[in-house]
This record gives sequence, C-alpha cells and structure tokens, in this order.
Amino acid sequence: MKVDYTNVNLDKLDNYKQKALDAFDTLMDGSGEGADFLGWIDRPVDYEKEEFDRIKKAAEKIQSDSDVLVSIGIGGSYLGIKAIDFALDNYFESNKKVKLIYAGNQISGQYMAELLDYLKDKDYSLNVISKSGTTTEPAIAFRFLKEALEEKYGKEEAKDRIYATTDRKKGALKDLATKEGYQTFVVPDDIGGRFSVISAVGLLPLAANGIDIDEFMAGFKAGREKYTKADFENNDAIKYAAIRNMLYEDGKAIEVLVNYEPKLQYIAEWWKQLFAESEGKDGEGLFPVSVNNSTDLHSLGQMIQDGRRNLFETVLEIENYDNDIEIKEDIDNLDGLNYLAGKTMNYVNTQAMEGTTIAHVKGNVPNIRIKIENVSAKTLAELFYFFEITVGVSGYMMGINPFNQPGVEEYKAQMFKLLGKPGYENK
Ligand SMILES: O=P(O)(O)OC[C@H]1O[C@H](O)[C@H](O)[C@@H](O)[C@@H]1O
Repeated sequence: MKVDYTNVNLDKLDNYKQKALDAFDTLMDGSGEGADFLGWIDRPVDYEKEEFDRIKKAAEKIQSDSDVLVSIGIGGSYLGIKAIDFALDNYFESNKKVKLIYAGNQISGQYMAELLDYLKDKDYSLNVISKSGTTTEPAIAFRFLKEALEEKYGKEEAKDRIYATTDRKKGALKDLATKEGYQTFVVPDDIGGRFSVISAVGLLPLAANGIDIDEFMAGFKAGREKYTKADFENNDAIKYAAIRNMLYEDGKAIEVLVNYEPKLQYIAEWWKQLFAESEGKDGEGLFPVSVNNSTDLHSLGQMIQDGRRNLFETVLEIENYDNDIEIKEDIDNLDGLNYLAGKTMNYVNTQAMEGTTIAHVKGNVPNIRIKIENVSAKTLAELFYFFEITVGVSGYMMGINPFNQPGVEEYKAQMFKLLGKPGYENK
C-alpha cells in the first residue's frame, strides 16, 4: 500500500507534524481518552488461538450443512463483513462456499418478510452478532429468524445452527445464548464495534463464506508492522491524519472517499462508520462521504467539481485487477470508439481516474491517493488497519475521544419513547 500526496498543497504541513506525532504517542501509550478500547492495536499478533481454531471448525460445519449463513448485525457488527464479502465475491454468480445474507442491519418489515420467504427452501444457519447484545435491529431480526429456523429444523437441530457472537459475560444475547445452548464467540471488551472486524465478529462469517482468515489476519499484521512506528515521513497513517487535520482547519470539512471499482463500495460504508462515529463529536469532525465512480461522476461529480469548495478527496486506486477485457477494433466504427481499440476497459477506467483527478485538483479539490496492490483479504485488512490508526491519531489531534459514540444513543431514546419501551417515558 502506498499513499500519494502530490495533489495536496503541503506548505502548512510542518505546523501539524508535532501535533500528529504527539497524538500518535497518546494513542500508542494508551494515555488518551477512550484508551480502554485499544485492543485492536495488538490484536493482529495477540489473539486467542483456541477461539480462532473454533471459528475455523464452526465455519467448516456451516459449509457442510448450509447454503446460506444469515449474518445478523448492524454497524460494526455488519459493515466490515459486508465490505470484505462484497469486495471478494464475483459480481454475478457467487463463487463462495456459503452465501452470506444480511439481516438486522435495518428495520424493514418488507425486507424481513422477503427474507423469510427466500429462506424457506434453503439450508441455512444463523450468526447473530452484537457486541452489546441489546441492539434493537439485530434483536428483532433474530427473533423472527430463530423462530423460522426452529420451525424448519426442530429446536434441537436449530440450536446447532445458531452461532452467537457477543460480549464474553453480559448482555441479553449472551444470556439467551447460554440459556439456549448456542455456541458463542467473543467480541472483546477492549475492541469497539467499528474496530471489531478483526475479532470473531468478522472472522466467523468470513471464514464460513470461504475467505482465508489466516490471510486476513496476515493483512492486519502487515498493517501493524507499518503503521505503529513513530516516524512521520514513513508512517502514512500519521501523515494522512496530519493532512486531514490541515485540510479540515483550512475549511475542507468534508472528506470524500472515492473508488473506481464498485467492489469497493462497502469498504467505503465501513470507512464512513469508522470516521463518523470516531470523529463526529463536540461539534468537530470531518464529514465522511463516498462516491462510486465513474457512476457518480454523472451525479455528484458536478458538485465536487463546481459546488462549495469545502471538500477534499481520498481516492482508492487498485494497482492490479484479477480480470480485465480488451476493446476490439470494429470495422464500421459507428460508435466512434475505434480510438480505444487494443486498450483494456481497466485502462480506460484508470484514465477516467487520472482525468478526474486533474479536473478536481484544478477545481480546488485536494486529492490524496491510496494505492492498494490488489483486492484481496490481505490488502483490505492492511487498509482497514491503516484507517484505524489514522482515525485514532486524527481524533486525538481534534481533541476528541475517538473511541466512544455517545451521540448514537439520542435517536434511540426518542424511538423507544415512541414505541412505549418502559423507562423511556420522560425522554
Ligand atoms: O454490536 P452492537 O452492540 O449490536 O452494536 C452495533 C452498532 O450499534 C451502535 O449503535 C453503535 O453506534 C455502533 O458503534 C455499533 O457498531
């Protein structure tokens, strides 16, 4: 992975260097706010091997008796799984051992009714994932899916098709799992939801899906080797955090994560939760948004080129693709495309990226480029780790606690009041 800053004016960067290094030290020595949630930093080399093996065994069982695994969760208990699953699967015909279907990531009755119908003639298992064990969306979804599963297989077999990933000791889901006798996996106390894809949260469904979780862990490990060194020039996570803060203080309040490969669409969704929940507090924070190009060049592109000059872009570039296709000469050339003959589609896509970068930079949109070698479990895990260190450093530079998310509770209180949940009458 390489980060390229040539399209950002770095004249003022020196003013941010020391602050970034100090924030990095605060992160690494655990002296900042939220330091109880830094378990993800050493997790790539410090995890329970026993549970890791149990995850592999459970994945094998799921592969042997299920076509579908319903992964039930929201936020950090959903986005990282979906991001990797979507990035590594074939667009049309799934090439995975077990198809992952998601539930509990919204509260749509329409979705649940269609899902229950879809599952009727499938062999399936459930992985219910909730760090707190009390989140409403997955809890409602699990109630429906558990009932359907028990109806299909009987209570005894259903019990062996349910895997619960939650807190080691407490929470409604932990209690339910203990009572019903489900196999459980742990979301560690010191890893917040949006950092938890490295734990059983991500590992079990991804392993069931057929993804090599040793490779996935190797990517996190590679990230840890690169991005935990206190070296401003050679640690891009520190430098990127400094540049984001520099741009932020210069009035660039929005960061747009850009891809030119639709497979990365959900990587951006994962990234949005990471940055929004980490930075968005006390009236601070860069607003994270994403675009999928070239699709969005035909919609949001106008705004980026020519709207209010309050944004910068971070472009994800893929250096090597598994697949590409060459454009052929056409005798009639009625579409006028013969000038592209002999070129590949990915070559054209790359020129779209380069041309857009030139245009946006001319339009006063600073551009950072993150180059990843390919789309694989290993590279994406390294990318995740890079962003995680960045957000820790960046959050401390902004003077906020990057590891809590108090604001998320507000809507819940009002929703519970409307729903008549006991205890919420006076909110
Ligand atoms: O895993 P859970 O405890 O169910 O939490 C799922 C998600 O919902 C919460 O509202 C938090 O804001 C997120 O950080 C979290 O990832």
